Amino acid sequence: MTTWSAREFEAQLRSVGEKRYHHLHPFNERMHAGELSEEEFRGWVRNRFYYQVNIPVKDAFILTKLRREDRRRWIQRIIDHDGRTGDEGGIERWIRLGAAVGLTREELYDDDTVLPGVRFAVDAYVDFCRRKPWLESVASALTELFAPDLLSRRITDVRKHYPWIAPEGLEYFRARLTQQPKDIAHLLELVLTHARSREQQDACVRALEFKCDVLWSLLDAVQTAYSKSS
Ligand SMILES: O=C(O)c1cc(C(=O)O)c2c(n1)C(=O)C(=O)c1cc(C(=O)O)[nH]c1-2
Repeated sequence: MTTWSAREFEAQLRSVGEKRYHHLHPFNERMHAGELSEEEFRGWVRNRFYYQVNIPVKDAFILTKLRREDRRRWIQRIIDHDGRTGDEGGIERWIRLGAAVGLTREELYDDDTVLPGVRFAVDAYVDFCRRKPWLESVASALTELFAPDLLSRRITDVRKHYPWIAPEGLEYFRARLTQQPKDIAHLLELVLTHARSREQQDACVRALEFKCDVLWSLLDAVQTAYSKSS
């Protein structure tokens, strides 16, 4: 097996997203077409909250494996979600999305209402980042390469089709659009420069496929539980 050039490797990674990222999931397609009921939308916001609160947890596991220069950059991801004095952070912004769809903070934090499939998928992601070598745990975040297009469309289409959701509720997604470019640049720099053998490159592709499966399974669980006609 020959090692891919950086350009070829990046093309391979991008082709995983084109085929397997959750923008293709029927639940997302229905969200963008304006077909979700209020109950389905609320179910998605509630269950995605479990993913949101676990992102800084998996990033903390990754942090323990990085060299100091990279830790200094990676730590910003935790701050982006947890916040600190003067910046409420992404989890609080997601709680405001919850309020905009009619969910209280207590309801979002109520562990009993996380769907089993969502818990299983998110816990698997956290465990992957705890167990795997740093390169693979970092590579599993590469789904972020495909997120900006989806987030831009989500902001436009949710405003268009779901007027009952107050626009302030979408601030989480707007903030991600400004935070994500630095995450993506760091991710690509780490993965493209450190996966030097074809075995390492293949392991990164598999990590990205695994992460696509996590996001896909989350939506499968939400769709099954809340969509009456699915
Ligand atoms: O709403 C989405 O479609 C979406 C997808 C992803 C992703 O692709 O993993 C992330 C996010 N949002 C997000 O908001 C976020 O903070 C985030 C962090 C990560 C990660 O794996 O480190 N993915 C994502």
